[in-house]
Formats: sequence, structure tokens, C-alpha cells
Amino acid sequence: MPRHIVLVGMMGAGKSSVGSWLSQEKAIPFYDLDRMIEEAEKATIAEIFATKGGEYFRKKEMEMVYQVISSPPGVIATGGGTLLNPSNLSLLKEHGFLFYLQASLELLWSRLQDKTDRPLLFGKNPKMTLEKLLKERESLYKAADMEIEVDGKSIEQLGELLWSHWIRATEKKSG
Ligand SMILES: Nc1ncnc2c1ncn2[C@@H]1O[C@H](COP(=O)(O)OP(=O)(O)O)[C@@H](O)[C@H]1O
Ligand SMILES: O=C(O)C1=C[C@@H](OP(=O)(O)O)[C@@H](O)[C@H](O)C1
Ligand SMILES: [Mg+2]
Repeated sequence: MPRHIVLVGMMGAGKSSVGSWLSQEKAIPFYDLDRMIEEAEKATIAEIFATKGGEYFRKKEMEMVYQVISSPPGVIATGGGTLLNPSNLSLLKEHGFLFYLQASLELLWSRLQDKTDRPLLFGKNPKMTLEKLLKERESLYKAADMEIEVDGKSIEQLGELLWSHWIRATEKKSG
């Protein structure tokens, strides 16, 4: 029986937003790995990347995965790179039902182009970087239990859709 709803996919896909909506509307705990890291480190994700580096961030991210899998059942918003670590993928799959929030490059870019809080996009050609990351990571995201197309859907529509699939998935598994 999966205990958690786990949201995976690229930055900008809406994992944090849909996770927060589900938590509020369905009255379940919300775990956003990035927010947990920021709280523990008393620094923003961008500051952590700048001062301690990407490797340190990934180490913290893995610690948070360990922490959330044994926390009360809820919805987990991963970061776009969480599944790069095979141990994160297997732990999350073991303890949750993974939804891949699949979004087009154009939609992701339209949401991220003006943001200043995604350190992986701080370089010279952020749209090209985003495209490269999407290509590199898509196969990892496809390891999810279910793929949900994001383009054209509101946060509320996505939340309700995920919730109905989640209810069905847990009913099936429990007999
Ligand atoms: N379904 C949606 N419709 C419109 N805007 C959205 C939707 N989902 C997310 N957003 C917006 O896109 C941006 C990125 O969303 P966020 O939840 O932070 O994505 P992620 O956690 O996957 O990186 C935010 O500004 C958010 O308000
Ligand atoms: O794609 C990535 O590697 C990252 C995505 C971010 O989370 P969101 O996917 O919530 O933006 C955050 O964890 C960090 O900036 C690294
Ligand atoms: Mg997020």
C-alpha cells in the first residue's frame, strides 16, 4: 500500500503548487523537500547552491527523503532533481505512488523565465539548459506510476485529477 502521494517532474511543472493545494483541500500533510531544506539550513535554495554547492544540496535532499518516507502519510513535492539519486527513486517508489507532472518545454519556460530562485538556470542560456535537463531526466520521471499532462490545466483541475487517481490506486491495492 503506498503511503504517500509523490509529485515528480521538471522544475516549473507545478509540484509545489499542486502539492500545497492537495494538502489544503484534502487535509493531508504536505512535505516540500525544498522548503524542508530551506528551513533546516535557514537559507534559500539559491543561497545554498551558491555558498555550499550542488553536491551539498543533493546530500540534504537525500536526508529529507529519508525523513519524509517515515513521516505520517501525505503529499510530497520533490525537487526536479530528486530522482537523479537512484536511492531516492527506490525509497519514494517503495513508500508512495508517484505522479509525473509532465509539462511541455514551452510551458515550463513561460513559468520560469522571470524567476530568480532556480539556481540551475542562472547560466547564459537558461532555456537551452532547461531543454537539456528535460531531455536528460525524462526517462527518470517516466519511472513514475502515472503520468499526468499538465499543459492547459489549472492547479485545482490537476489536484482533483490526481486525487481521483490516488483514491482509485489505493482502493485497488487494498483489495
Ligand atoms: N497548473 C498551473 N497553472 C498555472 N500556473 C501554475 C500551475 N502550476 C504551477 N503554476 C505556477 O508555476 C510556477 C512554478 O510552480 P511550482 O509549483 O513552483 O513548480 P515546481 O515545484 O514543480 O517547480 C509558480 O509560479 C506557480 O504559481
Ligand atoms: O531541477 C532541479 O534540479 C532543481 C529543482 C528545484 O525544485 P523545483 O522542481 O520544485 O523547482 C530545486 O530542488 C533546485 O533548484 C534544483
Ligand atoms: Mg517546487
